[in-house]
Amino acid sequence: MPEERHWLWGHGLKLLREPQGDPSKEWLTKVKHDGLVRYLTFFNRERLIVYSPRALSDIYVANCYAFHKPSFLTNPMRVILGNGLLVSEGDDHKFQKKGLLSAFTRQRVDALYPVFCQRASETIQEMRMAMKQNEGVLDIANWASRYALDVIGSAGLGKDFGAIKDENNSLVKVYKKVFKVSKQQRIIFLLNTFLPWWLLSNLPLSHNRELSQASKAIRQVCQDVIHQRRAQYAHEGVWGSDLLSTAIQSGRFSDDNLIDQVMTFLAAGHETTESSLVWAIYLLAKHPELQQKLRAEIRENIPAIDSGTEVTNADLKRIPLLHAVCNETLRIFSPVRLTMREAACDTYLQDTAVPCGTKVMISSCATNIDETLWGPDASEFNPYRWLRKNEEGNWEFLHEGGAMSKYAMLTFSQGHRSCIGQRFARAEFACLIAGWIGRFSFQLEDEALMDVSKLKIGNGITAKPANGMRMRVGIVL
Ligand code: HEM
Repeated sequence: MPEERHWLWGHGLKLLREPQGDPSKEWLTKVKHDGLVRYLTFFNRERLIVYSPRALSDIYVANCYAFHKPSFLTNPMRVILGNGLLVSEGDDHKFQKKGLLSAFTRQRVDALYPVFCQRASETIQEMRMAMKQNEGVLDIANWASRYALDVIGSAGLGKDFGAIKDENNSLVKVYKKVFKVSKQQRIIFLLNTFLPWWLLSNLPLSHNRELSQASKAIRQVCQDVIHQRRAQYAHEGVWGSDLLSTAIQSGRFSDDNLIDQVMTFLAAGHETTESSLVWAIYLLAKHPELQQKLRAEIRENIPAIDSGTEVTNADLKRIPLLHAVCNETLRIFSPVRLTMREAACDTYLQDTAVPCGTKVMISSCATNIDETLWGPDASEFNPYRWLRKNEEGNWEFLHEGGAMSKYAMLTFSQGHRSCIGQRFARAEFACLIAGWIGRFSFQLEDEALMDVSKLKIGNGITAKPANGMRMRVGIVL
């Protein structure tokens, strides 16, 4: 157990005061452990952190359904994510996942590349116009967010939300509000571990009012989208290639269930992708030679994404460095830093008995940089760990990045509850990075932020810079 602790609050204050995930990174190296670390939260309630591949495989695979997502997390999430796959448990989860998996197969996602590229092209064109008004300085986080929302709208739901073209779009505003973590929200979240959610969510607070309005607005958008898809099918007799059309065709979901799944896709697939895009550009701005090298490889292998020529998954595969940069970004800056589980019965983790009700933390931001799994340079940004030269002297992509175990990379989680949108997210990520780096050069507006410790990272569900990411953007002809 970590030594420094308060007699009543345990390690609770440390966890509350420090940036999310930082204590778990510190304890990984400073506390002597065999893969499990005990720590104490407020009122000395005992919890566990799981670090070793063996314990992770217990929790993700062997014993997956013995660990639930704790209600203090899922209750607030339900307001914005609906009652969809992400918060379902047990047989209900198995049933829902089976119905949705067919929407995310390689074939389905490959068919969506024209949509990803079209949205990337639109983003680039709009940014070129915005650059004229802003002397070439743009907030990349703003553009990444608008791209991610329109991608999930068009490729996910067959609906163009128009966020790239109009930043005052009402859905953009709703999500901006929802994802911004206010002081009130943090206090409610903390109290939520002691008090019942029905009580906290009904307190007459501005946060509760805003959340409830946002939830209604999002639910209405999702309901409208489903009606539009059904009406289009009735009119044209063919379903679209989007995720929602595939989920409707599975026949497993009532309209109400579908609304919940659509809410989940929108929220789960939007801010996470935004965060990855922002960090990739940050890292490439910090490493200008790599940025140039990647640009050269992109330009040598594919037409400009904003030229209107279609680019496929097979085309992007010819640029292993692109995938290496994307993977290394996802490793170093995992958008979802922490996840939690709660033992639903008396169970075990690597032969250690775990009593029912024990809460367990999984820290992707710690495990992803664990030296025992990745080697001594684990904390460094090194895309080349994902590459190997083949006999012809060409770079080949290495799927596990040279790590000791597949449980070394937890960005999309692992096992039965891993991210269903992983393939989709990687594809939209690679398309916009290929488009951006092929067309623009990026340099931090404030060079002091090269030192990552000077960047304030928000304490929301995903890890992204709290104040956006302002870059000097140049056009590369
Ligand atoms: C870079 C982008 C993304 C990251 C880093 C990410 C990360 C994750 C993680 C860590 C989980 C597991 C959460 C937990 O165990 O509590 C998860 C689950 C999930 N994600 Fe993603 N995600 C991304 C993009 C997407 C996209 C684009 C979609 C949908 C189109 C999506 C939909 C989901 C769903 C539905 C689940 C629940 C899966 C289940 O419980 O079986 N995600 N994601």
